Amino acid sequence: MWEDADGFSLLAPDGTGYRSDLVPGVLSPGNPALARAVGGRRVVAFTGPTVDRLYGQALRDYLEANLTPGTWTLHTIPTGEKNKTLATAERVCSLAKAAGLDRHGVMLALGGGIVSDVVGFAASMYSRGIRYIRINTTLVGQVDVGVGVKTGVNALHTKNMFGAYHPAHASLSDPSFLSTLPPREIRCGLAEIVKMAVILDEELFRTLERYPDAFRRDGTPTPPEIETYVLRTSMRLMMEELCPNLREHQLARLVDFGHTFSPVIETAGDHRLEHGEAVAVDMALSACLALRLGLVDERECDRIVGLLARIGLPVFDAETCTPELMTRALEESWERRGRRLHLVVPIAAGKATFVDDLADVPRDVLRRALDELALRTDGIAEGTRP
Ligand SMILES: NC(=O)c1ccc[n+]([C@@H]2O[C@H](COP(=O)([O-])OP(=O)(O)OC[C@H]3O[C@@H](n4cnc5c(N)ncnc54)[C@H](O)[C@@H]3O)[C@@H](O)[C@H]2O)c1
Ligand SMILES: O=C(CO)[C@@H](O)[C@H](O)[C@H](O)[C@H](O)COP(=O)(O)O
Ligand SMILES: [Zn+2]
Repeated sequence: MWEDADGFSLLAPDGTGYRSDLVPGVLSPGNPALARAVGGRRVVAFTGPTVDRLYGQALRDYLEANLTPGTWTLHTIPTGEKNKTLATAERVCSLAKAAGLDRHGVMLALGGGIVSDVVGFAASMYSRGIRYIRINTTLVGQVDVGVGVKTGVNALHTKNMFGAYHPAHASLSDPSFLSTLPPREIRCGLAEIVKMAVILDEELFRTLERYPDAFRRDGTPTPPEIETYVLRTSMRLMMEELCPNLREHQLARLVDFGHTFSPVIETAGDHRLEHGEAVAVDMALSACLALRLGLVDERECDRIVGLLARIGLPVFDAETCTPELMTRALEESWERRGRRLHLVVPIAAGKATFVDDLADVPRDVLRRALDELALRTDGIAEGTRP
């Protein structure tokens, strides 16, 4: 894995290689990055309604200025977690077929993780797999989805039940997209960044403690060089961590911090909480469990839960954080991870470990951790939540 001025390149031990680039002004008609990635191929592009309203015309103008007329089309697909389905992926394939997309053609996803996951998955199965390009417009998309190789849709009441490891032909992130992103979506991206900081990088964690309003245009302004540092550091950390285990043959993954309880928090809560918010609740619960299990001390646990709360992320969700549902989440993760738990818990800000077996999280410990978290949340609600 290596970094240059434009972004990051990865070459995995299995020979898979790809780049994730930071491209300011990616939709300016004179910017060559997207046209270069398209390379004269036929393009079928997809976006969601909100991003279409904000950036659809800019993409149309770009494609018109840079591609041969008649070789591209742009379509709007439904977004939101409830539309991250096989039916939407099939709709993407059907629109591509109607537009005459062949094996050499490329699908283009302009949007956040939802559009990227659905279109990437559609591309992985269309004609047994064609190229796709992601243009990542959310913070989650830029620091997480856009640096990895996972695509997928929800099914069988399970997040990402169907999917494929299918690296994008190009992944382009323009930080200026973040200027229109609502604060709630910025916070979701910060949750995934906190995840990387807690498991791997105390300096990044301290930076977030100092600048919890990073990337937000409605809070205390953060110096642009700090935002660049935060964006690039979390992209780099994620890619470094994924590189040796790109197709997840090893199921104990530090980057799964925040992703053991969160799938049930998302689905059982009927997606009232967004992905990043559910990840935040999961990280807080995992930290409290680590405290109960004697793996982290009170001060470090407080730092982690406190940072999430200062960012404005939820750290508890009364409706779904019940002993029954959280036990179910542990069991489902255990089953998904080859009948090992591999729960990621912090040891300190910047360092994490695994709790590998279901039996290592006794029911009464889980119950006490949930009770403690509920109490902490009361304190936060009274005092420090922004
Ligand atoms: N494949 C992976 O490796 C991976 C990694 C992390 C998350 N995910 C998945 O990604 C999804 C979450 O992605 P997300 O957080 O990007 O959510 P999202 O795609 O739903 O986007 C969030 C919201 O922001 C809007 N939006 C997007 N860009 C905008 C912009 N620039 N300005 C204004 N509004 C904008 C969207 O219309 C949407 O309403 C989840 O399904 C999660 O499971 C996948
Ligand atoms: O949300 C993320 C990463 O932030 C997704 O890539 C992904 O679903 C996570 O890695 C999950 O923890 C593992 O999920 P899965 O592959 O079992 O669905
Ligand atoms: Zn995630």
